[in-house]
Amino acid sequence: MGILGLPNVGKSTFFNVLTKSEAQAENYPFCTIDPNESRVAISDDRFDWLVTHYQPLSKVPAFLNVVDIAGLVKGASEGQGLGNAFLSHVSACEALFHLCRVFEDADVTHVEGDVNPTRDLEIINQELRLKDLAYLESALDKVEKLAIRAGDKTKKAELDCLLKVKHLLEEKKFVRQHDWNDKDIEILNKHLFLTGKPLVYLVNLNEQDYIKKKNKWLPKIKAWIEENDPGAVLIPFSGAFELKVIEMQPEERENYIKETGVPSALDKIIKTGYKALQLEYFFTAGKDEVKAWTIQKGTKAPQAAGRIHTDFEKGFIMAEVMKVADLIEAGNENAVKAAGKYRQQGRNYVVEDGDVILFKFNAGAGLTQAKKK
Ligand SMILES: Nc1ncnc2c1ncn2[C@@H]1O[C@H](COP(=O)(O)OP(=O)(O)OP(=O)(O)O)[C@@H](O)[C@H]1O
Ligand SMILES: [Mg+2]
Repeated sequence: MGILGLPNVGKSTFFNVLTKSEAQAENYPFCTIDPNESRVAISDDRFDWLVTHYQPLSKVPAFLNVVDIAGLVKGASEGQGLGNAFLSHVSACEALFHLCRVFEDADVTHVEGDVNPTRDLEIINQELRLKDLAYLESALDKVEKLAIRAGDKTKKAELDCLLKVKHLLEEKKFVRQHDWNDKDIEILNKHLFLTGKPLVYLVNLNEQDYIKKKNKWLPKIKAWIEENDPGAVLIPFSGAFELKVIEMQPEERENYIKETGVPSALDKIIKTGYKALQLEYFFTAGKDEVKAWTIQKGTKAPQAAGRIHTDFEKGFIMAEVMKVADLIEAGNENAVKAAGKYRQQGRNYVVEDGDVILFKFNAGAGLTQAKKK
């Protein structure tokens, strides 16, 4: 997920607290991919339970990759600021955190002169929309040539779909707002519309307002989202609060959180981002390793097995599945089996979030194929 917003709204602060919280929580390898990209572990009580239960040699949770992007300014779609380079960074992300600034601080310059988050939301969204419209113009031109002039009938559906996109954007809507059918989605996936990406709004408050959960802008931002991006998720947080607690010793942090009665928002933000991407995970668990494997929602058992190894998918026989909740409730695998809740599933089984899976596969299939080659 990329972090999107105007300059000086707190994007890097947010990125840095995520990275620091990560570095503190667990020493997982490869967390910092480069100075602007981090892998953030997704905290999960069920994963922690598995680790305590199996005492594995290695433990690998699910991760969300987060990218800090330079601030976008008005006119970026026409090359202002970092302009097109910036927008290509946005384009490379699968989903976005759109961060807007509510905190006041005369020492932190606001590019637009004053704090006004709904105006800022408009600016950023307008740039994304303009960029999509510019892209659309050239895409439409190509498809139109093929569909109409060259008479390529297979391009008709694509042309119709792109015309629908044009209509949406001209109505000041976003590509993600339309209820697309599967065929359209397949077409849209070939194009990289910025306003088609899942997006979560983050509102950066000063510390006091975050603790009190009150600020005059909050209802206005909510109303803006309801009107312009209905159904989108908004999460208030405070870069200053997060920065303060991350620098405390664990005991001091616990006391401070108890005292203010407000927890860090990072956990919720990360989980919401993961969900926005339509991702979920299943577990493999044993003495060697407890690991969370990220899959797209709706993935079937053989393809889930393929996440572990291509041979698992090629030689897939079946999946032995128990629900992690059942395992936690029963206490151990044998008790789950005794309760009749350890199930054998075939290739049409759709894996669910929190499944603990043991794949059975035919190693020979992979080997014979390799030999034939
Ligand atoms: N909630 C907050 N309350 C007060 N100050 C904050 C808050 N969040 C961030 N700041 C301060 O705002 C300044 C700008 O933050 P930051 O560098 O994270 O912005 P940015 O969005 O990454 O900017 P750029 O687009 O230029 O990279 C920093 O001095 C930071 O400490
Ligand atoms: Mg920055």
